Amino acid sequence: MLRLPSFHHAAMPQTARLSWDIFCTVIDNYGDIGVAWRLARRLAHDFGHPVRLWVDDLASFARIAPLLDPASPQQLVDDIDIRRWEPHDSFAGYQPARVVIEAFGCRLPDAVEQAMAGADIRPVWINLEYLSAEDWVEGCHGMASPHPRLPLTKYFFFPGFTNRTGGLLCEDGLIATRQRWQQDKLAQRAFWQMFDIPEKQPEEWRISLFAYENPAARELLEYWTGSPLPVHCMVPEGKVLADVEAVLGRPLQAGQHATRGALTVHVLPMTDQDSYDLTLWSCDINFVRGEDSFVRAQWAGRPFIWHIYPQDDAAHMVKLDAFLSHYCRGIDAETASALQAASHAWNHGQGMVAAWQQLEKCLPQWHQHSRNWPDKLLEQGDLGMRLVQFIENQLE
Ligand SMILES: Cc1cn([C@H]2C[C@H](O)[C@@H](COP(=O)(O)OP(=O)(O)O[C@H]3O[C@@H](C)[C@H](O)[C@@H](O)[C@H]3O)O2)c(=O)[nH]c1=O
Repeated sequence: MLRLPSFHHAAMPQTARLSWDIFCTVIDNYGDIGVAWRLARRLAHDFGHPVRLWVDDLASFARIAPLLDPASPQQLVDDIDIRRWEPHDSFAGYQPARVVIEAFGCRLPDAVEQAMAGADIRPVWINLEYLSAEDWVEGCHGMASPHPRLPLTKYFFFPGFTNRTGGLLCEDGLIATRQRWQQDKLAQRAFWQMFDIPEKQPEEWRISLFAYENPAARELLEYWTGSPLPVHCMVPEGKVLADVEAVLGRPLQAGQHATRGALTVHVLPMTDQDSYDLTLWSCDINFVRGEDSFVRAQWAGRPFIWHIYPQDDAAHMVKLDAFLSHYCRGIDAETASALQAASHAWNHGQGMVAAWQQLEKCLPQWHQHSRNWPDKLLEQGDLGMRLVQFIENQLE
């Protein structure tokens, strides 16, 4: 595991007025804990608020937070009080924080709900929902749901892409730090050296690939073996690796690389979130997945393709199109249609080569749009800011 010093905590902590309990269950993958951990750090570092994070699977959590000891039931990491949440915890003596967040509808233990209802000052109770760009989100964001039995109200807080949603998480000063990093060739070289990877050459494509299993990845990697420019593909160890190995013709593990034709694949170890950001910032194009890496690719200001978390009945394709219709506003028609075709091919698992060839022709426009996009999203503040404002409105 690698860890670089965290260097984008730009704001001074403010007087701690709110305290937070965040409850998170790890369903599969790293997205739920990835978002919960990021929210905890945003509230603690940029707002100076005390945060307790209750997590049921510390082993998965430790993959993205290497300083964490999975065997310890209570520990302070990065100024966050992390508690192991056992299914049968009695929560005897539990005193709720001023705000209690259940991440992604994870059900709170009955004892916690009882303690919230019985507290002298009842906490504000938030269900932080999954990210979607669909229109209905605006109507549901902020909705209140009274508890069927206890004197408690739960509020639904929806991340999103418009001013009438909860926005997207972004630390204070992140965009400026990223811009400085992208100008700093020495820092980038040192970063790649940590993985024994040569610095990026001007006449090279450097592409990160974080995805679920995907036959379209095989098509694209195969195509890149015949690319006129060398392609260096950075693959964090994980689900897509089997597709990568099939193209390279050999098993690969973290720290190894393999070349076929113009394509060189480097398999990266899982790093902490800050180092993964640096990977995104240092590549020309990023393939990302799920929820959190998808958001971070947007802050990277570089072109990206999203592998959305697959759902039954292709519900995810509706979400993909909802996002694309937001994202493609302000792009010329040719780039928009190439981006839509490539996103569909990637998520359907086929037709990627033809789609990619179209998209390659639009690279300058795609780049330009990626640079401008974060400003639009952050005009009304990020999710952390909107959440704190929302809570303060409930307290008035
Ligand atoms: C590759 C890499 C990722 N990460 C982090 C970034 C993110 O916080 C996290 C990955 O989360 P995501 O990008 O969201 O992809 P994911 O596929 O892991 O998570 C998904 O999990 C499902 C259960 C959810 O329903 C999905 O919505 C989605 O969140 O891992 C690192 O910290 N280091 C790394 O090296």
